[in-house]
Amino acid sequence: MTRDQLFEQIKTKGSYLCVGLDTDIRKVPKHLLGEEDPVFEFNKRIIDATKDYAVAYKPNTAFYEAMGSQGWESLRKTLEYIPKDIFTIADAKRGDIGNTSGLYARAFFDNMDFDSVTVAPYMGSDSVKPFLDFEGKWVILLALTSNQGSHDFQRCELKETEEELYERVMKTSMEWASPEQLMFVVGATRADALRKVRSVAPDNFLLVPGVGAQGGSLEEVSANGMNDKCGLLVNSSRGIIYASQGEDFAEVAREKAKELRDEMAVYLERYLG
Ligand SMILES: O=c1ccn([C@@H]2O[C@H](COP(=O)(O)O)[C@@H](O)[C@H]2O)c(=O)[nH]1
Repeated sequence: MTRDQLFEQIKTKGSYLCVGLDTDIRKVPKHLLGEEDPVFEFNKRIIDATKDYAVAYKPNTAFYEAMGSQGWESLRKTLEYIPKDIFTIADAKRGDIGNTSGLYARAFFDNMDFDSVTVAPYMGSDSVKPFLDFEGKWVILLALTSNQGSHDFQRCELKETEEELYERVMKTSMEWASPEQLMFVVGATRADALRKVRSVAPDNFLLVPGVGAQGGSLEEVSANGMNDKCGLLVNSSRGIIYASQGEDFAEVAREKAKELRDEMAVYLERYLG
């Protein structure tokens, strides 16, 4: 999917919501546990319930990898079930020496057909570039993450330029790929830094996790992070998929997704007109 196609989806749905499919078998409602593949059954119902309001789905692969080969199978079936006009993100946070990264890329782009994968920048250019060799596929590079530990390295100031490390990551990686192929992860809990992020990367889409369970503010993220093509995919996982753990989980997930979409529609109108 191209940047323009993504923006078209956002305008059509009045939404920049990414639903996180962080499906933990221990949290799947009891009435689904007798199904052959409870994780897929859960995801299927969540997708059916939220697809009118979501422009992206983001399974975090940890939740599937923890279940071994059955988990990978659930992930594959989930990916195939997501409607083709909805952007898909493998939140896998990969990155290794070049030949190994190439195989990670094949795993998510060839073996499975994800639109994008999250990549950790720590190992530098040769660890990221193999993911960029796949035409029509996106790299979503970790820039300023939502967790407390982001202060340990990402916010360290570099002596010679006085920029923070995450800014250097963004600026350097922008030499490797255009905004047609490169997005950045910026946590919703870092809304104070979003204006700086936008000044560094005015055109790149940002994947913003941390709204909902982590307490980030959608209003602040939207005010500080939107560009003229929206430029935001705001993720909520637990706040939607586990809003109820009863038999009504899908209905309640739909309500939560709709609430976020309705708020997003207001910001789209306010900032893009
Ligand atoms: O900085 C980051 C990068 C990734 N994540 C991931 O996003 C979701 C957030 O889930 P919630 O339940 O909405 O908190 C999860 O998969 C994280 O691993 C992040 O939170 N922050």
